Amino acid sequence: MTNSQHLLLVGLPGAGKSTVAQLLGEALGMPVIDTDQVVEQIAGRSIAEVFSDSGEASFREFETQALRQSLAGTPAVISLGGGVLTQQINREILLGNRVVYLQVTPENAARRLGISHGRPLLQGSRDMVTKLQELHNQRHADYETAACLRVFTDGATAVEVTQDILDQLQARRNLVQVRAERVYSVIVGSGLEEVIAHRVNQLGKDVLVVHPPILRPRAQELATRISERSSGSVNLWEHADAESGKTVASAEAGWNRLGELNYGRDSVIVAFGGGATTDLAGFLAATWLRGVPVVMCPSTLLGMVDAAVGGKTGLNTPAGKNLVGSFYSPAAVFCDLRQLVTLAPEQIAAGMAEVLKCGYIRDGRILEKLDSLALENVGSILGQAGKESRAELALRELVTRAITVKAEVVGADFRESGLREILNFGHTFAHAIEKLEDYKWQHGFAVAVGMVYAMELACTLGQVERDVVSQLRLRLKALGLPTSYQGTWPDLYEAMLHDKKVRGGVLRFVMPAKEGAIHTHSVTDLAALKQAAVQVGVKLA
Ligand SMILES: NC(=O)c1ccc[n+]([C@@H]2O[C@H](COP(=O)([O-])OP(=O)(O)OC[C@H]3O[C@@H](n4cnc5c(N)ncnc54)[C@H](O)[C@@H]3O)[C@@H](O)[C@H]2O)c1
Ligand SMILES: O=C(O)C(=O)C[C@@H](O)[C@H](O)[C@H](O)COP(=O)(O)O
Repeated sequence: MTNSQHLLLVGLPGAGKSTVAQLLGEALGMPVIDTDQVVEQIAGRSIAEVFSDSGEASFREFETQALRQSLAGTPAVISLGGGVLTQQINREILLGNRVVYLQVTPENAARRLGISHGRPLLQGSRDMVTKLQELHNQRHADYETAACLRVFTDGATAVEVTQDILDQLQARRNLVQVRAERVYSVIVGSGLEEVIAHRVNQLGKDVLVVHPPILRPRAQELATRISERSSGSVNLWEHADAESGKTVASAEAGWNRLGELNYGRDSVIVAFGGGATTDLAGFLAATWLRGVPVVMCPSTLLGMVDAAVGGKTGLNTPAGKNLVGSFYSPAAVFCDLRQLVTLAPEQIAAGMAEVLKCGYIRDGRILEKLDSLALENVGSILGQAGKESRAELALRELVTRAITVKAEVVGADFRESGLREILNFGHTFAHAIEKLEDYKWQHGFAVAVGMVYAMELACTLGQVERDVVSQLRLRLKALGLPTSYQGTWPDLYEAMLHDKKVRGGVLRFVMPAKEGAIHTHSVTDLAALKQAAVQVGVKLA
């Protein structure tokens, strides 16, 4: 249990304490306190004014008061002022607490602080590096003595430092940050209800938990945990299951429920379900009052590694898949691996299709890991009490890697003006299958066949060797995924013409180019399109 005690961060100015504290608070579901801010609340004026009016001694008295006050509250992540350990009384107060030392070289601290630092002890110093070196010489030993964990922050991002601390705490939790139109965190772990409740109540007063029928009992549990911390009302709203929930009629029912509850812009929508739920709930959040926060709590593997992460929301229409929707960033995403225990093997396989996709488009390590990780029954991997099993760690790392691929691509091209199309590998053909099968196919199964089609097309066009296609087929079969579809070409071709990547009536496919990089290609060679279709079992007439 990593959030039952305070977690205190010490280090030089510029070590990144404030930023890392915020990320740790999100990952652990803990409030965040900055003692400098508490000093200003107690003193009733800024730290600079305390120094100029009453001098450093007075500031240090206020700082000890702020430390005591912070430690007297509920367990929190507490970012301490750089000089807190210069006082013996503070060193004594901190004894027995979890103190983390964020170590930084003066050169990097100075670079991070830049010109606008606003820290009195650094004001007016001709050479900030020299001043920081002096502070380091004065304080390093005290930091070392007080700390139970130490992290070197030079050259590391705040997310990497945070992950290092989570790993050292054995929190069994991963943090991925998506830096798109908005910046938000994706937390991967097991048993995240409290962390979710904490974050939801930071975001708003009234809460609507959107879920599919099968998750009703768990949705009620989650709503109860949220309401225990909430000042407003917490309600459930159940949508029709799976793809039958991704309709305009379903969205209208959601809007009507929000209207009945008179939910305002201080409300939050929680999406608790698979990708169909996160797509629908994301769309409700994007459109209700022109936008309220949405917290994604995906309950399927596919939802975790893909649907909940990138801000695409969507509904199906009679014309095709996801033809109505918006790009709308969630406020936070929580992937609780324990939710996967009740997934059927074919649902795990469906999620693995999108994981495999990430391996092909960007992170080959995923392919290596998938080849070695037997996932015959996630249930046997997850939910074991006590120490995390090697298999559970492997699954958490695999999920995190796939999410990282999506986070990097989404961060680079949130509105899919170019790069982001690579996340659509396999989807042109997949969405056609889903439509022709009246949305009864598992999305991940359709994507599996769609990836084979795209790879066969690349092979027919001379862009990849045959063995690349064969290896993809073998990987998909090993995951229990289909590699063929017995449809008819005219229907498939017509359905693919509705794909959102079509430009000027020309089909475009994400597939490897001769040089190996995967990107979107316009394909007008009808013979090649048909040949590839035959290769995946399609009848031409
Ligand atoms: N927005 C995006 O970027 C994005 C990305 C990928 C997929 N998607 C969309 O996501 C959908 C596919 O998502 P999915 O595969 O999660 O399907 P889904 O949401 O339909 O869930 C599949 C089935 O599993 C059930 N279920 C959910 N959680 C469960 C659990 N923990 N245990 C047992 N059963 C559970 C659901 O009720 C449903 O019957 C498609 O509509 C696809 O278009 C969106
Ligand atoms: O996030 C993206 O971008 C993707 O393409 C992810 C896909 O895996 C996902 O199925 C998405 O919903 C498809 O997007 P669409 O724009 O083709 O509907």
